[in-house]
Amino acid sequence: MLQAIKLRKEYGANVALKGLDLTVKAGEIYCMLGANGAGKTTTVSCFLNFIKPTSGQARINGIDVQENPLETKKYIAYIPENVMLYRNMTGLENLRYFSKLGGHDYSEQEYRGLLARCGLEDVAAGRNIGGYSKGMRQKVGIAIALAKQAKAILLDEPTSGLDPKSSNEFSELLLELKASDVAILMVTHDLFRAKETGTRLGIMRQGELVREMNADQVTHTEVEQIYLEEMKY
Ligand SMILES: Nc1ncnc2c1ncn2[C@@H]1O[C@H](COP(=O)(O)OP(=O)(O)OP(=O)(O)O)[C@@H](O)[C@H]1O
Repeated sequence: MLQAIKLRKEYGANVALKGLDLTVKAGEIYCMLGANGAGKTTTVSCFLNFIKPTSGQARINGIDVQENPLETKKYIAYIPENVMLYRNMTGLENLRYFSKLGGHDYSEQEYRGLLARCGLEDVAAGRNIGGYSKGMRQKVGIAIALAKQAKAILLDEPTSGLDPKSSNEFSELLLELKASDVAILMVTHDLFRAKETGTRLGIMRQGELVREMNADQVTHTEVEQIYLEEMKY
């Protein structure tokens, strides 16, 4: 479970987060929407311990990230817009390397199985990352999260720049993770995908969560209308 409690981040006079309260339960895909500069990446960065909040807490599985950064790192996986992998290593080698780094090791067959589960063709798994498309790198990123047996996954605009088919495949993968009781927080500008894949949607504006809704209780058109309505202020 991911939990932000009165999370606040100030950059001098600029307040990026104004006391955010947010909960993402296991088996939930929470899609965080909002204009540029609304505080979405700041939120994710607090959970990852990339930045220190001015006040408040970011908790993973009930544990404070600031107080126990090493412990909380064990439970989370992070998928940024561009998954960083070693270009001169194959997909399989990257997966093995990052899994071991996270304290897990598997047989070659199991690694191949994980990549296949994430939709990466076996022949591609043996090729260097340097020749991979963005979508293929995202698949390896998810495989790394699976191998780590992450309890929570943070994603920052993971589908930006993916073609519609790859984006759809990526959403299918997230739904699979959701089914295995992972708590997922995804920052996205893609309202359509958010409604398709998310269980809950939250709209951020100027450091505040101004609206939350259950994805199954709104239509695509309503999501867009509500979003645009909130952006007027
Ligand atoms: N290192 C920094 N120093 C100063 N201000 C910062 C820093 N990082 C972020 N900010 C400010 O904090 C606010 C929130 O930024 P953040 O990156 O969280 O927004 P975002 O919602 O993720 O936007 P985007 O959709 O563009 O990624 C912005 O006003 C931004 O300028």
